[in-house]
Amino acid sequence: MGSKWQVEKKKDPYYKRAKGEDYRSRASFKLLQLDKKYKIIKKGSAVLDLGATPGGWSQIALEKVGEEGIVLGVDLQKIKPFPEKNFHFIRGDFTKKEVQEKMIDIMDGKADVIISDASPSLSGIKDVDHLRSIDLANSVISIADNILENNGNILIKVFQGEEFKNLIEELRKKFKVLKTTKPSSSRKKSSEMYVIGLKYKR
Ligand SMILES: C[S@@+](CC[C@H](N)C(=O)[O-])C[C@H]1O[C@@H](n2cnc3c(N)ncnc32)[C@H](O)[C@@H]1O
Repeated sequence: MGSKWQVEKKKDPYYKRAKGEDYRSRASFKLLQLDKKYKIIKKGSAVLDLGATPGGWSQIALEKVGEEGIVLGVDLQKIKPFPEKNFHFIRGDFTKKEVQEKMIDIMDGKADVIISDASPSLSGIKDVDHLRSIDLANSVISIADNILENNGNILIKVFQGEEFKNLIEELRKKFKVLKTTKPSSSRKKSSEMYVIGLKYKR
């Protein structure tokens, strides 16, 4: 008999589908659902995937951008290599300046899309985890301010809490269109929300 989490995981339809359809994680379906609705990633785009491991979002991004685009994944943990030559990976902390410099170098200073499914290390205390998630989101925004192209798009996962509203207000000033949503593939009991900014105003 496995743990409660393992039992739940086996019953989860998205976990089963991810295995059956050869996706690296059930998170792939979240990006598929969000991209279908908001058209975040276009063919030929340069995509920066922050918090990329095990690679479910990068896998979808690679499908969307095709051979003319590039995808750069960044994560603290290593990732199983992709066969695609237009996939790059940095193992490191994207909040750190030296990692950001490497990102700029690989992306030639510009990204059309930034996606971040980064989760902080969880303390189990809701408010603390929320604030850690907000800190990560603020780092993503400052990276966007450096390299996101005019009219570029952003997708950030954030754990809800007191500071969520301020984050949204900040983003609303920077993007022509701002949406918050929770795709059906996101577990109901999770406090995660997805923030989509379309058409960055550089
Ligand atoms: C939920 S997982 C991402 C799943 C991924 N989107 C997928 O589809 O496979 C969150 C990831 O964020 C990474 N992460 C959290 N903080 C980070 C940081 N400061 N720099 C780089 N990666 C970070 C974690 O190591 C973890 O692998």
